[in-house]
Amino acid sequence: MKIACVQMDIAFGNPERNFEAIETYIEEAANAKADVVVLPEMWNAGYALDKLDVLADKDGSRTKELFSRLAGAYEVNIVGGSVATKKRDGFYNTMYVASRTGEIVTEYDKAHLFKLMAEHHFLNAGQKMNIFELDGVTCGGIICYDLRFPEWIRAHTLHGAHIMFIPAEWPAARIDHWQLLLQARAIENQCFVVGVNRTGDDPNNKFNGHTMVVAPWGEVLLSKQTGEGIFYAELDLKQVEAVRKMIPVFQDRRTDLY
Ligand SMILES: NC(=O)CCC(=O)C(=O)O
Repeated sequence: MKIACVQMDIAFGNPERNFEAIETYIEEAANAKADVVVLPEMWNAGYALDKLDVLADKDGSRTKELFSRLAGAYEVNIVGGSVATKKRDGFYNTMYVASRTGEIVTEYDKAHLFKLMAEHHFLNAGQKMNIFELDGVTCGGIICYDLRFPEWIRAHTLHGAHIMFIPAEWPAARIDHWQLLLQARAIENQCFVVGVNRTGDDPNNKFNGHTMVVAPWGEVLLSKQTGEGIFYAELDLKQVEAVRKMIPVFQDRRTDLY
């Protein structure tokens, strides 16, 4: 499975520019024969949280329309990072995923809100997990700060996820945590982890990418890129079962103790 990771610089508070850029990125990744294109967190507006009333995508309709159209036209799966959405009861940080047929196969609201970036003042937290299928592979998707909660990723892998997608706006100041946590989650859950981070600056933070793809044995397939661009990785999905057979962590869990 060929994964295209879109490490973009997000135009702060400017959905028009970001929608245009995303369309170009998806077209480029599809032309490179990617099976899955993965986008970063909150790519429609960045963390312009005090302007959500104007900037958030109402019920995600613009985002869903774009993904359905492009996924269907290019026959490519899109793990749509996340966008700021406005729903009936407030604002959310929402991931949409479109399959190659153009169908929206899942919608997930970020479950753990990040207080250091004031999300709890502006957003509602999601209430459910996020499992979906792409090309017959069971996948999970969580968003940025969710990565710090090992139980959340474990819950997804217990539900069968062989690939965890984790879009982010993770600042450069804590990029060492990002790298270590992604690698640890892949090793402890014996799955592929695809973490796609943004690059560039916003008024409060500097971002330096380090989009990362980690294999179930902990091998880093992609990392260290700091600039804007699409970075590719090939996943050999047979590795998940091979590693789980070699060290049967899922069978050896002591569910009678914890
Ligand atoms: N956007 C986020 O959730 C950022 C999370 C983060 O920076 C962290 O250190 O955790």
